[in-house]
Amino acid sequence: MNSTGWHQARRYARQAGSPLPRVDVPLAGAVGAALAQPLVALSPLPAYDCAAMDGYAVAGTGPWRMVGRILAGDPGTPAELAPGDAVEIGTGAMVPAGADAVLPYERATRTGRTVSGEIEPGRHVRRRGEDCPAGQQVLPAGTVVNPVVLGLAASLGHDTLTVHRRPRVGMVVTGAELRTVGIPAAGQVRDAIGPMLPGLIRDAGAEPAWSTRIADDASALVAALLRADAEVLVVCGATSAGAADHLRRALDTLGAEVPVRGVACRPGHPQLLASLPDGRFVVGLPGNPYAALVAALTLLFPLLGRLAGRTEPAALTATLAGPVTPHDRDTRLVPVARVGSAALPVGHDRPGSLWGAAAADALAVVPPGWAGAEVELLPLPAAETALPPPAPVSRRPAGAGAATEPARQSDQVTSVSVGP
Ligand SMILES: Nc1nc2c(c(=O)[nH]1)N[C@H]1C(S)=C(S)[C@@H](COP(=O)(O)OP(=O)(O)OC[C@H]3O[C@@H](n4cnc5c(N)ncnc54)[C@H](O)[C@@H]3O)O[C@H]1N2
Ligand code: MOO
Repeated sequence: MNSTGWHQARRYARQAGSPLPRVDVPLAGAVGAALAQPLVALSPLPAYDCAAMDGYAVAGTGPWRMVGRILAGDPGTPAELAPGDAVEIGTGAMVPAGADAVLPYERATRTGRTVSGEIEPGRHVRRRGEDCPAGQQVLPAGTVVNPVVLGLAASLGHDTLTVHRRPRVGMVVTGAELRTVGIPAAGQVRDAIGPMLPGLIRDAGAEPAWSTRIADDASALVAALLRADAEVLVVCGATSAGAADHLRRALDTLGAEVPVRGVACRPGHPQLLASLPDGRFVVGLPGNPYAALVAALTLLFPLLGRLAGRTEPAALTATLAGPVTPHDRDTRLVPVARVGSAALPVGHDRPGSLWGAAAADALAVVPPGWAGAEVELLPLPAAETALPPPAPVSRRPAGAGAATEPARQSDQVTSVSVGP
């Protein structure tokens, strides 16, 4: 088999495609997608001068005369304070013009309508735009939208985000011996890749679109590869040289280009990356489940990350703390648990077993002839990033007109009374 080096194979996969078109989606539907343009502040943060503490907004030198009370959410702009005036104020409420500082309750003495205490000018007042002025770019394009990015976008006034459309992935699971339920009989094997793939695909920033199972049949495989409703097709099994392994022949039949026809790594060397004449990509994952996981992290993740418009993640490194024997020609992928800056091999890493990887939180990349230096780590997906998105994602192209604007939510607060 004509193998490509592990790092080079990843570079091919990252450079094979371009980010998909941009779409505007409601905030909740954007989790996991990548920003297609920088996130810009639509309003300053804070949006107005406001109190940072509960207490009194005071003007001039004390003692001060109480002239009123302002709470967060009060309508209108409060009246300007004259020197010697104080208003009782709640955290987040608008500080009136003329106020020099907010004096917290615990530092104030109040006698009837008179307030006294020591102030520092400007203290406990958050000025309009002091965290971030309007128009400021706060995050670059390519940032993956996580729950914190959503919260930030909301606080900056966004109702929708412009993100790259997620790539759709079709999954073809091959093998006459595979069973999807129960304990397999002699000669049968429980499908372990089918259940693992959707979460991996979501974690990589893409959308599992459909899946199909076929026996080891060349024409069924060609037919599955002709399904057009996905940008990327993942084929599990059938990558090797056996009589039932039809993927390479099917790709030749379809006139595919195959820039990666095997990768110099263990496990996972029969994996491949191809592009069909209509521009769709095919990633072949070896049938052994741990080899399939390695191949997904090697070829599928960089390909999907690029199509999804994600910035390439910075390389993580660690010191391997444990015995690892390098391969003389190939890169080894070893499941590890991270403990501080060290990575501990967890074992159980035979090509057919997911036990080690399931107990690990990363795969260590051990180059051929490795002599104890730091190694690169590929993080394994966390459960939360592999979950389906919380709301359906709208596919409206950016700038498609007001008729399809998402419904504006009411900005009124409903009051709720609690207690007796
Ligand atoms: N002559 C050679 N034989 C093999 C080579 C080689 O280079 N020359 N490579 C070996 C390696 S390494 C691997 S990995 C496998 C890859 O084989 P395929 O991708 O063609 O997959 P299959 O032959 O269909 O299956 C291999 C193995 O995995 C089991 N399997 C398949 N699909 C699943 C699934 N969805 N869930 C769980 N287990 C699955 C299958 O039953 C086989 O046991 O080829 C070697 N041979
Ligand atoms: O990819 Mo195979 O060992 O390398 O299972």
